[in-house]
Amino acid sequence: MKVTVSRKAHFNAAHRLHRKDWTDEKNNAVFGKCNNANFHGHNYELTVSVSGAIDPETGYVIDIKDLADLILEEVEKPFDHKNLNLDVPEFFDLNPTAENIAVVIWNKIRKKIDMALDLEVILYETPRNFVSYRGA
Ligand SMILES: Nc1nc2c(c(=O)[nH]1)N=C([C@H](O)[C@H](O)COP(=O)(O)OP(=O)(O)OP(=O)(O)O)CN2
Ligand SMILES: [Zn+2]
Repeated sequence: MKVTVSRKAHFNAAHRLHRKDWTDEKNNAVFGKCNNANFHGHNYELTVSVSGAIDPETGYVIDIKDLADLILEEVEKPFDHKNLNLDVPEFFDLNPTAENIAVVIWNKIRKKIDMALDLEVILYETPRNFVSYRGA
């Protein structure tokens, strides 16, 4: 029996969709207003879900306090009120699309939780645009 435990989090960050190996013309043609050289921002809403068996002693799949602390350390502290392109090393050479941000977050959290647990990340970039990732 698998049960899913979820924790929501929030971070505010600036970004620019841009490839350093493309010309300005190509970046503008592909990414449009999201390629604005002066960046733009989003209020990202994150849901991290962990699925697995309930521990018969604690009644937990995972202690939500532990999950909250993990999200704080791995996502909120390094991403909140940052410029993803300029401040966050994972995006120095990786375009900070919602897809790539979700995969980066998944990889960071995956390393810190029991491999017996399944992990899913859902990231809202805007109230209408969101992506999800559950591993390859
Ligand atoms: N597949 C993706 N497409 C787009 C991404 C992305 O991460 N993955 N990102 C963007 C831009 O970051 C852009 O800032 C998104 O904002 P916008 O197009 O303004 O989206 P809104 O929901 O605010 O606007 P609508 O009113 O819904 O058009 C673009 N594409
Ligand atoms: Zn954007």
